[in-house]
Amino acid sequence: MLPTKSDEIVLKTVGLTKEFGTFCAVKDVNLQVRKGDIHALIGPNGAGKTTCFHLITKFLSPTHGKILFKDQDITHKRAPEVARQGLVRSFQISAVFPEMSVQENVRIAVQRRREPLKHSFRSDLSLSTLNERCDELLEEVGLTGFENSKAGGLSYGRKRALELATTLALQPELLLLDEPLAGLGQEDIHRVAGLIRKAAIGRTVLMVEHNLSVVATLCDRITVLARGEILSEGDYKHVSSDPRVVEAYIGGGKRNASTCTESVAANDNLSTPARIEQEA
Ligand SMILES: Nc1ncnc2c1ncn2[C@@H]1O[C@H](COP(=O)(O)OP(=O)(O)OP(=O)(O)O)[C@@H](O)[C@H]1O
Repeated sequence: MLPTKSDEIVLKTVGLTKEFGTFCAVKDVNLQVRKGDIHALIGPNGAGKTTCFHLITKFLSPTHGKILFKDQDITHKRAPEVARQGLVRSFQISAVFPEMSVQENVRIAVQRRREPLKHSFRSDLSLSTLNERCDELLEEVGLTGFENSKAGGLSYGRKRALELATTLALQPELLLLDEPLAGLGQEDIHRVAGLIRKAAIGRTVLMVEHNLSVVATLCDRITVLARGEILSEGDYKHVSSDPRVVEAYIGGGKRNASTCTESVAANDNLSTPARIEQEA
């Protein structure tokens, strides 16, 4: 028998709202992310996904509303502080130093986690004590054998794997991924999706993703945003058969459930990549 999922909510937003001048990009969003789920935020162009993600990951401040992580109000905390509490956004530490080796990249991330404020320039000898943890992380993301390769010379898919390793080094409880499959070729998409599935074991993942066929197979729960508001929520079967979702994506009016599922699944990458400017 499959283990039943916990109903514990690890991340919650209450009335989350972001206005840019008179324009409301995210409006009264009440999101609940269950512990252990892979949860996707999807929606058509301009739906507010990236703004919502930037609010949760502290790259933007909300105009109204609250963000609760493990029941603690983190609305006004900064990204490094919430990262120490376990809410970690991939790529937030500028994960890949291209001139350094794969192992050096991961070692720096492990060291940051263990000793965030001191010993930034330790000798190679003492740093080598961290190698065991590095090896574990590299194995987890399938990069064993690439330890001495220059990070900048890796393929795009392997760079994503390396970025994931440096993020996992920070021991996230809630891992936040912003379009982790963007720009990848078909083969890498499946490889990186497999890595996300593996990384999600014992963790919670919240991701913004455009690739709906991967979302369909990877995610336990999906929140569909449209015009800054939650339009539909549930598993893929539920949201893809919701006529409002079909309408929002395709503008095609009412369709039956099977047509909707096919239409949505056939329209991977419906939106263009995010283009939000970060707040200072
Ligand atoms: N800094 C900003 N200033 C003004 N408007 C903004 C800003 N950032 C986003 N917006 C607007 O907010 C709305 C939501 O944008 P957002 O990028 O969050 O949507 P999205 O769902 O991620 O879209 P996409 O899939 O196209 O990336 C859009 O209309 C966008 O133009």
